[in-house]
Amino acid sequence: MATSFQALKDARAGRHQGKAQASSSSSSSTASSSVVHESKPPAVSQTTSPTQQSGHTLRTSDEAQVQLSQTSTSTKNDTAASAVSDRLNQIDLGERDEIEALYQDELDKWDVGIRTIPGRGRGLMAKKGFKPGSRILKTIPPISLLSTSHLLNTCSGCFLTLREKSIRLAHTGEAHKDEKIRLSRCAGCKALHYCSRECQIQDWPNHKHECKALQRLRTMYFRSFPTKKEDGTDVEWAGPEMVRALGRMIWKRKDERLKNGGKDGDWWNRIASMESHRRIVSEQELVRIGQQIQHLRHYLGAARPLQPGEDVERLEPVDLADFGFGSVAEIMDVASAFPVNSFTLSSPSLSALGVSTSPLVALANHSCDPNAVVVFPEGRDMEVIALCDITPGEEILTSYIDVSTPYEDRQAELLGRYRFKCECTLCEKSKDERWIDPRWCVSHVGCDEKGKGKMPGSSAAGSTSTSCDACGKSFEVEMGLLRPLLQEGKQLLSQDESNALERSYGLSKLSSLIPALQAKLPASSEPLLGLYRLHALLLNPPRTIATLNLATSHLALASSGAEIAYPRNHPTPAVIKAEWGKMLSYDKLHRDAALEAGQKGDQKSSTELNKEARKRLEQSVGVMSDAVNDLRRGMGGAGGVTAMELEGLIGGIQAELGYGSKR
Ligand SMILES: C[S@@+](CC[C@H](N)C(=O)[O-])C[C@H]1O[C@@H](n2cnc3c(N)ncnc32)[C@H](O)[C@@H]1O
Repeated sequence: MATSFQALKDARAGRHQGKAQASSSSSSSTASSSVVHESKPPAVSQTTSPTQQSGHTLRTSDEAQVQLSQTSTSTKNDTAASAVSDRLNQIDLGERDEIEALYQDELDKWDVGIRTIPGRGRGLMAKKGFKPGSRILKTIPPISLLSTSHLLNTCSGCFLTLREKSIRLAHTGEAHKDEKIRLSRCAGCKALHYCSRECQIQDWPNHKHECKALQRLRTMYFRSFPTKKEDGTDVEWAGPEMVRALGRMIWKRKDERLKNGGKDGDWWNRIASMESHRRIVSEQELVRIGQQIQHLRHYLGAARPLQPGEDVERLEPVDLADFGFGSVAEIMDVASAFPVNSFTLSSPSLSALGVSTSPLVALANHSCDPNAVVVFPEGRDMEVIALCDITPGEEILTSYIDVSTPYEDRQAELLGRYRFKCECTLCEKSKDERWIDPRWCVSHVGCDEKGKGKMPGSSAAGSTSTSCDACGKSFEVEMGLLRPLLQEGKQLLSQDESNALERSYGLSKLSSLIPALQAKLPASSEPLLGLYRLHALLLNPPRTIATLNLATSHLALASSGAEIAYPRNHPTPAVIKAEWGKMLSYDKLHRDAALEAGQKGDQKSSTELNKEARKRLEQSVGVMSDAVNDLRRGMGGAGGVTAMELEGLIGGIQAELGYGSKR
């Protein structure tokens, strides 16, 4: 079955992992003619700077359906969790030992073990004690790639922007004085970019087949849409990251089998060992996975050389048997394991860049009150960092979701995507009727002790009574007024998360929404915490002293709210503190205004403005120094590229302020 270009589907990445598309088929078709060869990567050519990308997305085909009834199990969400838990309880010690053997070297190196935990399957266990900020594990994920929106401005080898790379090189002393690093694009696919030849060479074994597939997709795209400009600024045609990630995995499996006399090797066995919930997902979900696999088959087909007379605009899907798949169930397992076991590839400042898979790190189970965190402090390498004291024998628990969100939202996300009901300490506490969650609560306006009350339930209407946790008095919450504000705030945050928030629209909405919510919620509560930060980022760079002050105060509030809403030592509050410190260090507006006042002969205002600028700079040094310390705990080591950047800024400001040495 062939499909035209428009028949390929787009998808978005999730928070913890990609929830993108591939597709499947039980039907076989033409044999793959793709050949594995150890060719060299194509030259890279310097790129133009990225500009706004096309909003065009690739569409799916109705024909991309598969017969799945033989494998489907009708499952409702409420029974899904216990079904998973039953399955996980069946994982026996033999299976665990096999997995342990696959990772023996890494496990020994890092003093980490694998154990089976009732109701959770396998999990990672500390073999020695870890202190907050210490590295539990560091690994190069077998698969990491950027989402299309980052392909133009981030290196596909080290996953740093040019700015981040320069900061890192300057910090490590590797920067060459006269050598300016630049982002150059792969001359083959014209989609991926690299900041150095080393980054490109290192990525080439993973990119070589993909490069051919992307070249074909690119040709198809510009033929299908002749009005689109081929100026290198539109790479939407590269498609969803889950398809690209599965493509990389499957090509690598084929390469490994070719080298291994037709048998799978350890690389693939690790991928195949990831927990899949294929047997217990709903029929609807199975159909979705089936569509993804169908998409994937066409994508893999795009890497094959064109045969004489073959139409470049029609893709023939591959037969997955040529890649070692013996059954539909096997590819369905891999495709359904992917979203459960992959991570958001994040920048050193924790913004989502793409998707990353490490079957070893994926063995860690979840807690909303985790004792460890997964980060990419310097780009490519995935690190697991201890957030608190971990004792030998203790399970290493990371969080799969944003733990600053309310209980109901966390449970829904965990059940929907990961198929379990979380019973961690925070979730158990959240079930206690008397406990007031700072992530989802209302302020007791007028309370001298600044107390808070429980957020009324979703069915509450009109004026609802709640009691203050500080003074104990009851107070009324007008849900008719509050609910629409909460909904609007959540909607803006989700639009921002999916890159669908237009700046001027966001700014105009937030200018009235934030004051309205501020009067009713503390900074730690959803959605205000996220909105403070969003507003400050949209206001950046501030054009007036008033907007600078607003952005600074919002970041200060977001920073204090995040300290409450996130677990101790978590890197997110540290990153927000870094943003606050950097906003404080922005002294241009005050300096310009001081100069202008001086030129007009208003010496008093000029002196005041200069004094204010200095005060802000002094405060910024304090805030940024704190952020560096927090980053060292949340990101481990030196705190990653974000801490390196802050250290550079602190040094510069201290010199400007005339301080002798760094604090
Ligand atoms: C990334 S895997 C973690 C490793 C997995 N336990 C295994 O054996 O491969 C995620 C899956 O583990 C299980 N899991 C993780 N954390 C859990 C928890 N706190 N409670 C119950 N199940 C959990 C769920 O089935 C989830 O979909």
